[in-house]
Amino acid sequence: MRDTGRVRDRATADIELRRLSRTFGEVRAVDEVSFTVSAGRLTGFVGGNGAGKTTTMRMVMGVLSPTGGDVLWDGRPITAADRRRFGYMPEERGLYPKQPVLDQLVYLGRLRGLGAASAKASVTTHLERLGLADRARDHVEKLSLGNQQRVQVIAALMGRPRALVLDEPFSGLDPAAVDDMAELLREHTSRGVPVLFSSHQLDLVERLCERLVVLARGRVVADGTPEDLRSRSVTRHSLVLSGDAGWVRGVPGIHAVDVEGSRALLEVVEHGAERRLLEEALRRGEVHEFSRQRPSLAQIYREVTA
Ligand SMILES: Nc1ncnc2c1ncn2[C@@H]1O[C@H](COP(=O)(O)OP(=O)(O)OP(=O)(O)O)[C@@H](O)[C@H]1O
Repeated sequence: MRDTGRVRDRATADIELRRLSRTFGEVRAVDEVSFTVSAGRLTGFVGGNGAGKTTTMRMVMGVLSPTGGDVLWDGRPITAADRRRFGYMPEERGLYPKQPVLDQLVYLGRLRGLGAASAKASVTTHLERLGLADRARDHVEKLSLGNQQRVQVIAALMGRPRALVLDEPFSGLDPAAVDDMAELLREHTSRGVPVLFSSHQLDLVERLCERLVVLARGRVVADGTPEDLRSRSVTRHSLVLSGDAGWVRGVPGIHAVDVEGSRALLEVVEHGAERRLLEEALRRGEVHEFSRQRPSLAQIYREVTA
């Protein structure tokens, strides 16, 4: 089949990480990390600087060997041949600055097993879809960083990969490019490809991902759908009164996260405390609002990585 950039053939298998570990001297960069990147799912890999995301992805791709644990593909130990069918966007971007975009991508496509005509067709379509058609003949170094990033992403997506492992693919992209990229990735997941991508942009991960793995200090501290993680999180309430809300700080079982004038953001840490709070509020004056807040992913992230 011609690779036109639109993805049609089905490919379904999971990538499984089992107690994957890597130490550098005394540093346990990745410490018994286990999770599954399921077929057809976009899995966001989140964690602060130095949490171990890049090291984990390198081990999945075989660029770095683990000090312990295994990576499975389709239920069996992954091989170099399996990995050759994966699309990988490494942290260290490897484009040649002095080569035209088109030539470089066609070359990379051919290394991935595409014929000359298919490689050119695939590159042309991808360039069009990511708004770079008119830059095909430019040297990579003439492109802005965001556009170089798009080229790098195309390099990972060509050749109908069986799986995608992308280290910070969205960094430096403008909102339109983020949407174009997200649509491309969804085409791959819709044909069953497992996609793992790391990101520091929590709003983006929340918007795009069905599944989220949070790493802190080399360990998985949360793994599930954004809704799963939300349901485990402390519920916050917003309270708006007619008078000053400072008194809420003294209510037993209530943690005042933020109080400003007549408004307060609260956590109920003891069951039933909200009743006490409301009774006291009504005794003191009017209650304009008392509502549950949907926790943001940023809040959940802070809780699980604390
Ligand atoms: N080649 C190496 N030699 C020594 N230490 C390393 C090496 N690679 C990574 N580390 C250490 O392993 C830990 C995890 O680093 P890693 O790059 O995997 O984190 P990360 O989550 O990708 O961070 P970032 O978001 O900043 O890219 C860090 O403490 C880092 O200094």
